[in-house]
This record gives sequence, C-alpha cells and structure tokens, in this order.
Amino acid sequence: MLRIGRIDYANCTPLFMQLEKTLPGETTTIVHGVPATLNAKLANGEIDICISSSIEFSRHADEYAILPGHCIGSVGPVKSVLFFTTRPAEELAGQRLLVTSESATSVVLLHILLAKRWGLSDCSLQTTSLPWQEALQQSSGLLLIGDRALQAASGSAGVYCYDLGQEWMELTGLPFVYALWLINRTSAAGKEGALTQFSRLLEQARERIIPDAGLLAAQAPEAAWVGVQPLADYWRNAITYQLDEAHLAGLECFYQLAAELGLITSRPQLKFFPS
Ligand SMILES: C=C(O[C@@H]1C=C(C(=O)O)C=C[C@H]1O)C(=O)O
Repeated sequence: MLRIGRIDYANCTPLFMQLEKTLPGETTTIVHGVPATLNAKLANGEIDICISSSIEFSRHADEYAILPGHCIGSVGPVKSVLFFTTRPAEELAGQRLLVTSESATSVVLLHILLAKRWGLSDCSLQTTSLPWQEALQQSSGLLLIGDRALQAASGSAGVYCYDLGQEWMELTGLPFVYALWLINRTSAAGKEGALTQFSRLLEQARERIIPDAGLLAAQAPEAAWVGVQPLADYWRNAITYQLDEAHLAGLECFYQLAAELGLITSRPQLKFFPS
C-alpha cells in the first residue's frame, strides 16, 4: 500500500480531484492534514510520500528524496501566504509576532524577510491557532497560510497585508517553493514501482490544471467560499506546480539564506527520486 499525504488546502485540490479518479484504490491510500501534521507523519514513517513543507527536506536530507518536477510554488504573489500587521512591517522592531501552527516553511520565510527585507532581527515568533481578528488584538503581526489566509484576506480591511511570495520576489528576484513532494526512503523502500506510477499520474494531473481550471473550480468544494472564477485564477495565475530551473534556484536561495541566519543547520544537497 502506498500511503500518500494530502494537504487540505485549496492549492492541492486541482491535483487531488484528478488523482482521486486515476489512482488505484486497492494499492493507494490518502492521508489528509495540514502541513505541520503531515510533516510529522512523513518523518515517523506513517506515510510514504507527501506534499510537504519545503523546509522539511533540509531537516531530513539524509532520509528523504524529492519527487522531481513538482512543487507548490509562486512567481511573485501567491495569495495564500499572508503576513497581516497593524502597522507597517518596518515598524515592528522588538515585537512578539504570531504565526500559524500549521506551517513550517512560511515561518522560516517570514524570519528571512523580517531580517533581510525589513531590517528587523529582534522580533520573536510564537505559534497560535486563534482566529485572525483575536490574534491581531494580541499582537501586531500574524502569519497565516492556506485556506485560513485566503479567508482572512477577504475580510481584512484596515490592516496591512503582505504577500510573502511577492516580498520574496522583491528581495531575491526568484520564485518561491513552499512545498515539495517528499519521499521517506525507509518507509517507501520496495514501493518504487508504485512511486513511479504515482509520479506519472501526478504529472498528468498537473498538466491539466491550467487548461481545465474553470471546469475543476466549478466542481471544487472551495468554490462555495472562494467563488469559481477567483479559484480558477488562483490555480492558473498564483500557484505554480512545476519545479523548473527557476524554482530550483529559488529553493537553493531559500536554503542558503535560512542556513546563513541559523534557521537550519546547513544548506542541504538536493536528492531526487529514484536515485
Ligand atoms: C502556498 C502555500 O504554501 C503552503 C505552505 C506550507 C508551509 O508554510 O509549511 C506548506 C505547504 C504549502 O501548501 C499555501 O499555504 O497556500
């Protein structure tokens, strides 16, 4: 049985709407969750492959392999990784800021942007699960990702909202990679055939996202609260699904800056399935 982790965010929906139809039900099982819980399940071998926070590869580089060609990324604005603040970011010196407990990568990205883009090295970050309105009464900054970010964006008049994909692009000129398909090489040992088949089906699903975005959005559960057209636009114009050379350069730069700031022990060497 190949155990596959699925992040329950709108950015993964167009892939899984298709995979649910094509994956062989008798030999695959899908495990749902938010990034932080799925990251932990991949690390302890409860699942074999997962669309996981990109920073996780650097924390388990000896145990994981990356499925080549796929990611959740953005070239500029991503729309669903948002830093809400009650004052301009440059004025947050010394503040205790709140971050969603669902994320791993975007918290590291926020650390980098605080230091390198806004010149702030003395902020502290603390996780929260509070609704965003309450969180912003307790702190002058809150990081949200995924569906909670999309939902807060539509009701957040009166606060500053920084799109971290856009801020990263302005800092580095590169795309950003939030998530990678990571394989736990120990738990997936002996499942290479199933992984190769999964990789083919994932590629087919990815290739249909842009041409079929409107059709997929009309059937997606998230259309009820995002709207069909905005959901199709999000998949077509904000999220990027292909790990190409420019995205790999963005990923390497992310690991480099994270290592320089001591947020990870060292910049990992990328290792890809099936080697
Ligand atoms: C683009 C997004 O990136 C997500 C951010 C993640 C993280 O911060 O660890 C993990 C998976 C991605 O799906 C999003 O939240 O919509």
